[in-house]
Amino acid sequence: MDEGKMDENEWGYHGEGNKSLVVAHAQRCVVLRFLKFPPSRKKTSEEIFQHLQNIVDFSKNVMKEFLGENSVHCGEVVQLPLDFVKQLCLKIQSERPESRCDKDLDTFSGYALCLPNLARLQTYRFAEHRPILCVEIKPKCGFIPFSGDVTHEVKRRVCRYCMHQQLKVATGKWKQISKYCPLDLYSGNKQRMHFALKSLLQEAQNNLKIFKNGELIYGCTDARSPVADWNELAHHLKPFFFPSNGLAGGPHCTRAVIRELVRVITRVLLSGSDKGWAGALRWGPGPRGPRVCEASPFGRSLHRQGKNSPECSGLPKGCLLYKTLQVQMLDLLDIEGLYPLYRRVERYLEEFPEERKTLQIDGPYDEAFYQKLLDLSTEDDGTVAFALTKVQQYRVAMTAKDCSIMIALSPCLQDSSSDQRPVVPSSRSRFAFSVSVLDLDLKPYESIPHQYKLDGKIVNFYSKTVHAKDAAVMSTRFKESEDCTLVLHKV
Ligand SMILES: O=P(O)(O)O[C@@H]1[C@@H](OP(=O)(O)O)[C@H](OP(=O)(O)O)[C@H](O)[C@H](OP(=O)(O)O)[C@H]1OP(=O)(O)O
Ligand SMILES: Nc1ncnc2c1ncn2[C@@H]1O[C@H](COP(=O)(O)OP(=O)(O)OP(=O)(O)O)[C@@H](O)[C@H]1O
Repeated sequence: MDEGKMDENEWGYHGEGNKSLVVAHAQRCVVLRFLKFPPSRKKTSEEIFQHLQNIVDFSKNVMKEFLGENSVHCGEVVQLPLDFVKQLCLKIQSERPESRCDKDLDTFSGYALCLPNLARLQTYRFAEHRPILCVEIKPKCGFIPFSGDVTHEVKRRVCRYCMHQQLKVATGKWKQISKYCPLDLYSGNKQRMHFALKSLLQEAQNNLKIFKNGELIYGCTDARSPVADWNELAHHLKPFFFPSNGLAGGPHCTRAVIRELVRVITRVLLSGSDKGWAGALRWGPGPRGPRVCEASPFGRSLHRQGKNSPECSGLPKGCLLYKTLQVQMLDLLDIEGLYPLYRRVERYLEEFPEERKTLQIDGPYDEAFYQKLLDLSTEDDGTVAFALTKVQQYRVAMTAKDCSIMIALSPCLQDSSSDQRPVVPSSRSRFAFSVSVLDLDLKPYESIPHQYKLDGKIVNFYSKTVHAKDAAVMSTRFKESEDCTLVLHKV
């Protein structure tokens, strides 16, 4: 990229999250990722450069090691002309969802990250003329905490995502409770994975997006987004999955197309891209949480059938979901066990503030930082070193709980035998695919107290809501039995 000759007309709005905004180049397979900040919070250019450089270093030295060479794209920090950034910011403003406009794109520093556009097949630098379908999934936390420090009993039965749903709907973030449960997606069991993916397609929230040729065709930006339309989605997808047959439209066609999509995505998610992956994290035989969440409709139906520990095929070790889950499980103690350790580090830093640098709280995220993450012991010897290791592991785990997986699919040409990329078959076609991870920004040390409070809030709200629902069911039953008594009296 020639940073000297930048033209805002060659770039278009692509998407954004809570902390960054992404624009894509119209022809080339690259994106620019800018940081966003609340209007009042100004950072210096030097701070922004360092923040971005930390993101690159963390991806390179930590996440690439954990998740594999092929799935992590570190990108590079680029310096852009301020005029270009300002014009770009004006150009894209009208396309931004209202709910994201509480933060402004950084137009002050001129720094951004330049990354491959993962909504296109990443092996190609220039846009191909082949159609490309890309599915982005934010799977969230795939396990139930197994830490002995957990005090809320409900946390041992219901996963955080499912509990959080109640709070999100009550606060108006989303309109309805999703049937998606991360434990189903991470189960490795095809039936459960199909259920999880269909649930995401029904209620995408911020966990699913679909792009066609780099354009968003499915997914919602906030609770005000229009209702998902499967017929429209099927219309977009039909040429990919049923290229040459005249499958008529209508509900039958829609179902067939969605079924194919779900099957292909499941296959890709179960494929192991890095062969012979040994895994940097060597877990002992210690306890692991339950494999089914009680709030998942799938889990509930297993429960009704008396199958409390379902037959679990498990995830293949080389696949990206498996590796992501391993990194998530670096949250060994749960926030309840971690918070006192964070307080220990805090007390130490209050006494020796100059030590913050030596402890690598704000980087550098180098090889030494990575090596310390591999210590999985949970025996607290009372030291600051132990507390710090657990704190850093927790931050990495939280990052893996919030990252997204991008699956890019491109139909294989008839003569594509020389193609080096992995291929996934569907019933009427074949796709070359790539799987990548994005949003691997290490969660800040400062967010730990927030996590602690939020955890309590989610659990209390869930317990209260479920308790209220149970009470309502009980009272209905009581009324029914009263009615019944009346009937009996009458007789
Ligand atoms: O806490 P959670 O589970 O709600 O996750 C937050 C996400 O909400 P979600 O649950 O996916 O709707 C949230 O996503 P949205 O902005 O709601 O789309 C962010 O990803 C946030 O991360 P950060 O503070 O921007 O680094 C995420 O915060 P972290 O907890 O990962 O820091
Ligand atoms: N390299 C990339 N290629 C294609 N699209 C991307 C890329 N990076 C990000 N995106 C798109 O931009 C969106 C926002 O990016 P990202 O998730 O990194 O934002 P964020 O603000 O850090 O997220 P969060 O809300 O989780 O903090 C993504 O959901 C994805 O659709």
